[in-house]
Amino acid sequence: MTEVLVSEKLVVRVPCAVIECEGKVLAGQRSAEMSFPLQWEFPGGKQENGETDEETLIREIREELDVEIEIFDRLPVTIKDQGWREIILVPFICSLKTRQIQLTEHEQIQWLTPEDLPSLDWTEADLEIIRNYFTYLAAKI
Ligand SMILES: Nc1nc2c([nH]c(=O)n2[C@H]2C[C@H](O)[C@@H](COP(=O)(O)OP(=O)(O)OP(=O)(O)O)O2)c(=O)[nH]1
Repeated sequence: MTEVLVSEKLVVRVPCAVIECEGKVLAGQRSAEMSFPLQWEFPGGKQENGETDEETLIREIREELDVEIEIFDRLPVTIKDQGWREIILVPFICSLKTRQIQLTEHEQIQWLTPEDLPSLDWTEADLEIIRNYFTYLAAKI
C-alpha cells in the first residue's frame, strides 16, 4: 500500500472506476463494516507499492467485482482531507471487458443513468467526481 507521511499526515492514493455500460454507470455501496458505511462510491481501492494507478485499478476491480475492465479516460484527481489523512481519489472512465459481476466486498451495486447518480448517498469526495463526470460528458457532445 502506498501510504506516505507528509507533515505528519498520511496520504493515501485511491484509483477508482467510473464504469460505463449501455448508457449507465456503476455505483457500489460500501458495506456496513467499512469506513464510510453504506455510502456509495466508485469501486477501487488503495494503491500498493510499485503499482501504477491503472494497475491498482485493474487489480481492485478484479478483487471487488471479479470483472475485467478497459480504461479509456480519466477525470481530475479529487482530494478528501480527513484531518489525520488525505485521500487522493484518481477516477478513471472505464468499460467492462467481461460482464459477470460477482461482489466480494460491496453491499450492493446499482447501474444508474448519469442524471440519477446524485440521488444516492455518495461519500463527500465522490460528489466532486460526479460533477467532473458531468463536465466530461458535456464536453463529449
Ligand atoms: N474505492 C473508493 N474509495 C473511496 C471513494 N470515495 C472515498 O471517499 N473513498 C475512500 C474510502 C476509503 O477510506 C478509501 C479507499 O480505501 P479502500 O477501498 O481500501 O477502503 P477501506 O474501507 O479498506 O479503507 P479505510 O477507510 O478502512 O482505510 O477511499 C470512492 O469513490 N471509491
